[in-house]
Amino acid sequence: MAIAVAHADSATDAIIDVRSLSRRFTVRSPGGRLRRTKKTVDAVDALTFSMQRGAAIGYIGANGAGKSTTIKMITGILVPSSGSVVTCGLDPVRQRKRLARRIGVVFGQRTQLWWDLPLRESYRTLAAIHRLPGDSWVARRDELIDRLDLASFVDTPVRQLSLGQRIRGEIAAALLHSPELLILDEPTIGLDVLSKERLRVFLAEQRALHGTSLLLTTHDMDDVQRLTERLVVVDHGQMIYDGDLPGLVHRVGAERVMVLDFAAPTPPLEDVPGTRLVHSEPDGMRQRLSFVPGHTTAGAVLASVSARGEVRDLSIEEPDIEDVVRRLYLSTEPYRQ
Ligand SMILES: Nc1ncnc2c1ncn2[C@@H]1O[C@H](COP(=O)(O)OP(=O)(O)OP(=O)(O)O)[C@@H](O)[C@H]1O
Repeated sequence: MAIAVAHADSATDAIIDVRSLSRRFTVRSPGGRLRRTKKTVDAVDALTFSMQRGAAIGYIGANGAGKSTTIKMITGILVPSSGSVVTCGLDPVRQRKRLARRIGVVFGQRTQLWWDLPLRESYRTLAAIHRLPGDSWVARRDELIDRLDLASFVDTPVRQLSLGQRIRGEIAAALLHSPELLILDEPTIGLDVLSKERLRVFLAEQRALHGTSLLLTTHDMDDVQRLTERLVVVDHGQMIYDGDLPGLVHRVGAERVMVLDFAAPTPPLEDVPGTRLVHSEPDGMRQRLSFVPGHTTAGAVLASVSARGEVRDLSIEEPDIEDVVRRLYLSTEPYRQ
């Protein structure tokens, strides 16, 4: 059973405080009528983390890692099997209605809008549900229509909107009551590159303007890089990383690549300490060396290279984050039972 207590001390400034949170599902596996067996799945397994007010966290994990289940417990849709969760200082299950007025939630693949109503009507209804006084919310609605570029379809029934239009409409709906905390579950899924980019710009701007805390689950690492400063990575319901992106890159030992342009043909740089030659053009004018930050530094590599030829230009390619997260999963694999 969920233990709902207001956590003291460190939680004072926390907008989300999760302690030893677990959720177990019992699934009946199909078989013959007599052979049907029960299996338990620990969708979330003793998860502990705290999110400070105003922070932005990317909540990452493979399919089935437990992200949506966590969010459902944070928002009060699902009762924990054990442990506790406090969101905006409230017990999400027992105080779900109060909590709904303080958070905004968008599930990319589900809608909170009324299918047959235009967005404008949905917003009017939501303002009534949230009991936003008088016309106080109208300026906010108009700001959202403007910033999310909704004007051309705000009077069209939701069922006629494209996915990108609907998601923008959903995000406006989630922000209409100016929540302290915005929770987005895969908000950019299925959006084209331009729509994704616009949405990221909007979300970053809202955070800067209103100080909204942001919890984001996504498979899109560009979202994480652009919108969050902290990553919580889960695997099989357990936390496997909590920290920033450079820390994660360091932990998995991901490689960076130094691209060097020389002023004159240079022999292949095959023996620079702490590096591996990835590629050299036939004349050696451009060469690519990979190195692991932590084993050596860009400065040390450059010093060694400069002794062998005049470097005209250089750039460093950062590791691909998808690859970094994949490495993290592989590195934790042997420790799971
Ligand atoms: N209602 C349920 N009944 C039984 N099992 C469930 C239920 N909801 C989730 N699960 C199981 O719990 C585990 C975690 O699921 P969850 O949806 O939280 O993962 P996720 O990280 O959000 O995945 P995705 O990225 O695919 O959305 C999975 O093994 C899933 O099958």
